[in-house]
Amino acid sequence: MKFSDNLPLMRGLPCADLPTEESLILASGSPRRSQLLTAAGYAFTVQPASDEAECGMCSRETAPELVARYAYRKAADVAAKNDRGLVLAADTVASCYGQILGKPHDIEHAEVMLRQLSGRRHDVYSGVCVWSVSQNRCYVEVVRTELQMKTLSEEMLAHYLDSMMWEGKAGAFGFQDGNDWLEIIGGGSETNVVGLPMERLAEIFRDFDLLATAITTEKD
Ligand SMILES: Cc1cn([C@H]2C[C@H](O)[C@@H](COP(=O)(O)OP(=O)(O)OP(=O)(O)O)O2)c(=O)[nH]c1=O
Repeated sequence: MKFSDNLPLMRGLPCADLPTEESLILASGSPRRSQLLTAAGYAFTVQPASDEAECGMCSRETAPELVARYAYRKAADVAAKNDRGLVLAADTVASCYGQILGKPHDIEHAEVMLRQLSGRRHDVYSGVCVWSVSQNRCYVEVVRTELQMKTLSEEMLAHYLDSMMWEGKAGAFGFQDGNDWLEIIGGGSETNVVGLPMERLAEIFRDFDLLATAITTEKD
């Protein structure tokens, strides 16, 4: 999936100075996150976290707790492999009436998710972790965006499922896919839905010295 430069969410993204002299490392294989950082003007390298960083579901965990934990684990995984670097990791899920919707396993799973979201309000949560390897300090935050999805006709559903655009996207739908199916409620962040809350990220970089805390033990 390629973003169109014409999509409003890719224009005018804020870019802040980094809080340390370290180079920025994006601990993510998500093409959306790379595109957002590039569009904002950040220089960075990509080192996706290993798959094990994103495993282990806890049945009582809420969506914000889950994305915070996964963002932390992905950052920790990549930080452990580097002597220096400002590591940025994130995790995104949709949440609808208490049910957490991650990336669909296959087309049947995508269909179940889309039928669940059709006509409903839901939230997208992105957890973000910024980790300074040289300072051994990090900061984790979760950003929520509330959305309303249109009621999908059978034809809309079948067409989108056939397009395979749902692949690798939490909740089986891409806000950026240009279908006009989703409306953001209350002025929340569009880029947060696509995987990185760029407005808040710039503030986190700016205020990192105040926000970050020392890393002591690995959070499970
Ligand atoms: C809700 C939504 C999610 N997404 C994407 C962002 C993320 O790439 C993906 C959620 O999966 P994640 O597990 O957050 O990220 P990832 O597996 O793509 O990459 P990594 O773990 O290496 O960081 O869903 C969209 O592209 N559009 C959307 O509207």
